[in-house]
Amino acid sequence: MKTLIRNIKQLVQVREEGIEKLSGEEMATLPTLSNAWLLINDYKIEGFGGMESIPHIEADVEIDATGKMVLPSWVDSHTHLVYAGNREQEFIDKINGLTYEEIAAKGGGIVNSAKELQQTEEEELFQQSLQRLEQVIKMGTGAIEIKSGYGLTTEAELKMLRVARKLQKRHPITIKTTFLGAHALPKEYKDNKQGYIDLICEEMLPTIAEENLADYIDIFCEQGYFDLKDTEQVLEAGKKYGLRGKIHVNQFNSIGGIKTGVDYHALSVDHLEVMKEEDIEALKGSDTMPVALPSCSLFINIPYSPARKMIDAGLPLALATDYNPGSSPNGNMNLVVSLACIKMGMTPEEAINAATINAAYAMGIQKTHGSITKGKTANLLITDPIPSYGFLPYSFGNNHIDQVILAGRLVK
Ligand SMILES: N=CN[C@@H](CCC(=O)O)C(=O)O
Ligand SMILES: [Zn+2]
Repeated sequence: MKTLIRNIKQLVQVREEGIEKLSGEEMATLPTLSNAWLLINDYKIEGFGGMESIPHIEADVEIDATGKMVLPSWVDSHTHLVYAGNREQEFIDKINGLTYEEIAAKGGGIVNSAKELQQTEEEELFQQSLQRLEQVIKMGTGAIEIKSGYGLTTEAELKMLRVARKLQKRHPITIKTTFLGAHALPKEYKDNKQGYIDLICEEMLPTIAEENLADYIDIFCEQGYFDLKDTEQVLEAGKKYGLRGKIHVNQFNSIGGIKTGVDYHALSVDHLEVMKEEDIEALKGSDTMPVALPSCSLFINIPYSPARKMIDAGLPLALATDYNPGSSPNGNMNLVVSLACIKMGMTPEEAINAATINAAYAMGIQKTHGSITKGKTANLLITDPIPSYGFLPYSFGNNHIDQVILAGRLVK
């Protein structure tokens, strides 16, 4: 099937083949084509160009994008979209003055979500997660990473990952899954952290690998959760099964996890609200993508990642939602792009690059997603009529996504 989009006011993020990520000053440029057409053949971008030289094309579907922008879909490289229930009560506790760490210390937080998820039937978990997935698709997300980590038992971790894989069968959005058994220490292992790490490495991982349930492996490397030694063990174990790391690190403290991630060629290091000079140094010249999660900073009132400092030091940067019930109950990439501009001093060009091509790198799909490039998967968003792409982050909190194309099909 061929789909032709005509009269595009601006085709945004137009790239030659072979661009896999953008670092430092490169992030300031966002190539566009004005008054353009774009042709989709089956699930791929077949071609594009200026309307003045549009060839004769017989298309099955034609879309008129007069006044509208066409962008590659948002890529959300860090989410916990599969979860059960919510943590509204903790939201109130927070308003009443408790910090995220205090809530966790009194039995709330991750283990609270784990308790609920363990008691939720797989079909019910699927339905709750499907609803969230459909909501983010409508907001322009075309690829999403989904973590486990609210199971904390072998059975419940497998349940989460099975649900994430099942979601892929339901919608043409691209999904990658990450095993995050080391998200928090279950109560039963309170005095036996090594016992839980052993369970992760010797029981959970082999089964997950055998059933091909995960693409990546994650750990929450943070004071009060898992330390550097635990991180090394988990990344080492993941390596045996061909799973690269995507780790939670530097959310509250800088304890050296970024260097460990880089040493293990982690695909990404995520959160990065607290960054020391040596963390920035460790990332220079590495193949690890730093990922910032501004909605988490907004929701739990913690510092935003020092994006300016990182980009000015020549680093690449990606953006993601961290969609989860505790620290970011929101999967809106449009809001993330706005927050990056408003709170992190990123320009619209930098923020859009961070939410598309660099985010695709952080998911390991940069060869097929994240830019308007011939041969890439036709995952696209079409905006309302808006004056410029900069209007997207400027008009924060408003929805300007009019239509959505996934794998070449109009789904919204
Ligand atoms: N920080 C660790 N994990 C999640 C939050 C988990 C939760 O509070 O439920 C995050 O990325 O923010
Ligand atoms: Zn997270």
